[in-house]
Amino acid sequence: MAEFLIVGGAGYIGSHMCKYLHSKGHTPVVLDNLSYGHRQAVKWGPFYQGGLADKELLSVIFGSHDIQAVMHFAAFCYVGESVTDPLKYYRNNVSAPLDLLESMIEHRVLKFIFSSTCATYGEPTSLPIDESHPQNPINPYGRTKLMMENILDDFDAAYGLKSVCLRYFNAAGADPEGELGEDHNPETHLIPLVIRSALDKARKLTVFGDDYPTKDGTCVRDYIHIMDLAQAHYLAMQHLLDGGDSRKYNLGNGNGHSILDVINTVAKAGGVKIDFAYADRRAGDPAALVGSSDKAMNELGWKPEYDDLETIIDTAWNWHKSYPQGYDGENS
Ligand SMILES: NC(=O)c1ccc[n+]([C@@H]2O[C@H](COP(=O)([O-])OP(=O)(O)OC[C@H]3O[C@@H](n4cnc5c(N)ncnc54)[C@H](O)[C@@H]3O)[C@@H](O)[C@H]2O)c1
Ligand SMILES: O=c1ccn([C@@H]2O[C@H](COP(=O)(O)OP(=O)(O)O[C@H]3O[C@H](CO)[C@@H](O)[C@H](O)[C@H]3O)[C@@H](O)[C@H]2O)c(=O)[nH]1
Repeated sequence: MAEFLIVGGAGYIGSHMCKYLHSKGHTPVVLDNLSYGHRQAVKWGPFYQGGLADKELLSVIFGSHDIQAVMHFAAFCYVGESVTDPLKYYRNNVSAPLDLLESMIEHRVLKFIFSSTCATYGEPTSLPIDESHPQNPINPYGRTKLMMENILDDFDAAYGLKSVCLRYFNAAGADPEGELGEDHNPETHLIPLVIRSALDKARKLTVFGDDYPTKDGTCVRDYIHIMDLAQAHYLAMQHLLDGGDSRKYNLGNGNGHSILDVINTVAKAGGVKIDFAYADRRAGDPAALVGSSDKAMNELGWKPEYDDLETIIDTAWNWHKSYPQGYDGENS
């Protein structure tokens, strides 16, 4: 039984991580300012409402809990907004975490798991993308994540802060027990939007672009189940707790699915017909992103369990059916 600080633990991925840690007998201590998260999603340990740069609050947390490692999920994540308001992104995703890292160093908590992204690779030059692929992000969001990866390299060299950077592909699905799900507000992610339009015909679905060089003209993505992400974080943390060195890993399934594949799979899961309209391409969308995660499998022993699109979508469908308006009934 150990305590871990989960920054951003009221959010989509962080809340599932907390449930996973609790199932392994550990205590997730959550710090979240609820700028996007949900109080209802924090159920498995103490909750501190506050910002990740609040050093006074961090001192209270590190002083009153025996924190073994920190998992950092808190960031702003809207790619489009990062282009129109980069200041907001550099401040929250790069500047604020410096205070968190400083506080960790002061309290000698030197193990850190970081939510990075395949958006750090930018437009891929080859598929599947492995960790040696050049990192040339094409938007400020991706650049903030790459900056953090570089900062973590420097902090390891200078302060001995060990980290694992996990570059997720498209996080998807929900807690198979139906307690937790994806509830971003505004929601921009494909799978929840397709499901919501299937549940409520008034919610129109738009497919951005039908002229990509893919099998059906729509964008291809690699969807990875949220509980498989949680398993990988757990293994990465054990690697650090065992005295392991800093690492960087992709987390994806290695399968590319087009937007039409997603729509057809949701239609099958719900036994419904889904209407949609095509619109222009969304700025900044690469045609296809598919990852190789062999490194995480070989080095961490990671084994995704929910790796087919049907299972991923079934779990998401179940949660949205129970919470069609989100956790607090406000997501329309
Ligand atoms: N969802 C994806 O497909 C995906 C893919 C790759 C990487 N990521 C990364 O994973 C992480 C989690 O993503 P998510 O989808 O769960 O997002 P989310 O918005 O659901 O969760 C982020 C949480 O962090 C909190 N937060 C934000 N800024 C904060 C601050 N300054 N202080 C305290 N709390 C703060 C929010 O309130 C929210 O609860 C992010 O870092 C994101 O960039 C997500
Ligand atoms: O209403 C919609 C929403 C999305 N899409 C398309 O669906 C695909 C997937 O989009 P989305 O679910 O928004 O995911 P991504 O843009 O691929 O980005 C996600 O996955 C990245 C890693 O791939 C993370 O870094 C980001 O944080 C996360 O938002 C893209 O082609 C979108 O243009 C639509 O056609 N219609």
